[in-house]
Amino acid sequence: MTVMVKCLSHTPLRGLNDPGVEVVDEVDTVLAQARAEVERFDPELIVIFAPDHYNGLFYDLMPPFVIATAADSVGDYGTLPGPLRVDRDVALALTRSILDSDIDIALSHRLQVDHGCTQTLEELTGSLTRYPTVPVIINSVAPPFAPYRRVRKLGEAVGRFIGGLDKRVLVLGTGGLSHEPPVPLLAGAPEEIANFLIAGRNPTPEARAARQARTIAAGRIYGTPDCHLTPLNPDWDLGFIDTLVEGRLDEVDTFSVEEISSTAGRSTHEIRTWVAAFAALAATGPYRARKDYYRPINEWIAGYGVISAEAA
Ligand SMILES: O=C(O)CCc1cccc(O)c1O
Ligand SMILES: [Fe+2]
Repeated sequence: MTVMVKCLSHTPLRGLNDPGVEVVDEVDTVLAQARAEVERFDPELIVIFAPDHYNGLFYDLMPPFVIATAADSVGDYGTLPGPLRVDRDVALALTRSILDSDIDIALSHRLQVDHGCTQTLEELTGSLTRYPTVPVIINSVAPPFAPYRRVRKLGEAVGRFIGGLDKRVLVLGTGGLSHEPPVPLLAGAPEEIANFLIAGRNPTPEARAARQARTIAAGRIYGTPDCHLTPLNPDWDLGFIDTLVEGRLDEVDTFSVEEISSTAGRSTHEIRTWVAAFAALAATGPYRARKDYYRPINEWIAGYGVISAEAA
């Protein structure tokens, strides 16, 4: 087994509400570099830890963690639509292995996934079908959440499973860092919004367009006094990156969901996918990590970061 880890922010506003051309070029260069590394590594399996944003998972049955044996991209925000190449047998074996290690995880034999899973796959592999993949969805957007220490245990269980495979495995985490796009909360929501959050699968094209327009409108004012959403928090982001890069994963166990929401934004919890990815690598042995890039990008509603790691 050889493991490569890449964790990066996603943002559907990339290409829809861009910052200046120098920043766009900088990120393009970082992503091209990451993609070249993936190409060279030539993974035999991708395990992608990803969030969902009320596209595949709703409050009619909201699981903390889900593995998919088959997945279709909803193609939101112009991302690639259609089926992912999911390795069904590995997904099932991973599910059994996680359950056997006393962690509960839900199983989907037909999961819809959104930009939170597909953007990173596309950016790093050019496609949704290039490499056999297993999506592991970690609830990061629909509170209440499993605690951070539980996410670390999930990652460790995945790492032990990967450690027993005779394969080159690329482990991805996607989302974060600090940010708060205009995603509604169930608590106190008016009936129409509550209905969407509980059972809003397969929205009409009009409903999807309205949602995307709302996100783009927020991107235009994010970080200004006109915007009521929690702003980016570069100090928090850089501290978190250091925690992972310096191998202080145990510190994550005391992370407070409420405190992170209020100081860095409600969607910052997408960093749970990074925690799981690093915990998986750490379960296979000591690691070496590096920060590839960080910049707070208001236009994209993203504390935008890229980090990489491999066995030391
Ligand atoms: O449509 C949504 O639910 C949110 C879209 C969205 C925007 C900025 C950064 C993100 O990570 C993200 O997911
Ligand atoms: Fe997201």
